Amino acid sequence: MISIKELTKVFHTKDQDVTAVDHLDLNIQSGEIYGVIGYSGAGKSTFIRLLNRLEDPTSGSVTIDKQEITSMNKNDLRLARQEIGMIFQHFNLLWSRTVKDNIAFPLEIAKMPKEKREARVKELVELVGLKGRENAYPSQLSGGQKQRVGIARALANKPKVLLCDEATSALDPETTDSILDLLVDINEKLGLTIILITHEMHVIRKICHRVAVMENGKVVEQGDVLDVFLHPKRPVTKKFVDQVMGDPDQDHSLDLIHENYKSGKVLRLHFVGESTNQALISELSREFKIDLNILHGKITQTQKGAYGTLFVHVEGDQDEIERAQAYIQDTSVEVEVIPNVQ
Ligand SMILES: Nc1ncnc2c1ncn2[C@@H]1O[C@H](COP(=O)(O)OP(=O)(O)OP(=O)(O)O)[C@@H](O)[C@H]1O
Repeated sequence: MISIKELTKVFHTKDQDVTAVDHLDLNIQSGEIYGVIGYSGAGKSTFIRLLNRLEDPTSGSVTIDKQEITSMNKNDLRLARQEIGMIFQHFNLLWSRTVKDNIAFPLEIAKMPKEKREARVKELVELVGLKGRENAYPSQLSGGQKQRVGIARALANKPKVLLCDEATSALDPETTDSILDLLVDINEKLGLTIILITHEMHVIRKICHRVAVMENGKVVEQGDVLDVFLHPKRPVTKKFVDQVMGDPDQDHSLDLIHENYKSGKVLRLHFVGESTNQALISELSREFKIDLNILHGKITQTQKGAYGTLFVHVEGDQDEIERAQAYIQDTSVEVEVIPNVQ
């Protein structure tokens, strides 16, 4: 649905030329939540602003729904932008307008008649969970509520694409989660394609289907979120995965496990995606004459299922333990015996 080819943006400053986006290629499918992650200066903001031409590219093309955005004249661009909503880190609300008048603003620009406008605003207020706050001013709202206004305003003209520029970076973790839940809700209800940029892997883990990692203006790695979590290739990607899966206590825990468990076996179970929904642990204890003890672990949820590692201690007959191990091997859970336990 969105095709980005050889997209490049060079800023010419007094002292030097800065290539913020460098021959970037990307294809984004209709209805997906696509995340672009990178550290500060990687070129994310420039990239997202090129998609709706808040920034003009130096070269390359952006095509959304068969329309080439990069070659449009001003008038066509104005119409095309009605199909591309955008939300911002600092909300960009009109402070002298109430919630409902902020949401109505793009409808006024699109010259929607007053009655229709009011009905549409009502719908949007309900969609983003702001009922009862219609007449408040932005200064009377919490950060999360302000972003809800931003989302309602961005959706006013029923866009096909929503661009999110660090939309949760100014919010506390709990509010971030509620806004991310709202974005998933909107994606599912409206089939809206969402592209978001962020420096937080938590955001990618929680709501994205696919992810691209940006460094020095280029996409250095991309794929399904679970695949990238499972097999991060670049050092920069590994660092991002560690942001959510890093387990600083693991080494200490393993030392204690080695000291404390001299009999039986300690297994490391690696869960990826759907498989985690199987009740593996209870199946094992039901099917085999073994005792299972959960020692340490970290499991997290992604849009494509759960992901994580669990250390378990297994006590029982050697044969029975081996049969249980073979049983696990037949599922998609990866199993590894932790050495040094007799
Ligand atoms: N208007 C501009 N003029 C000159 N250089 C710019 C301009 N905008 C961005 N840059 C430079 O382009 C590079 C990429 O910046 P960009 O803001 O796109 O990165 P980012 O990944 O979004 O980082 P951040 O999260 O800090 O905004 C940086 O080196 C930045 O200094």
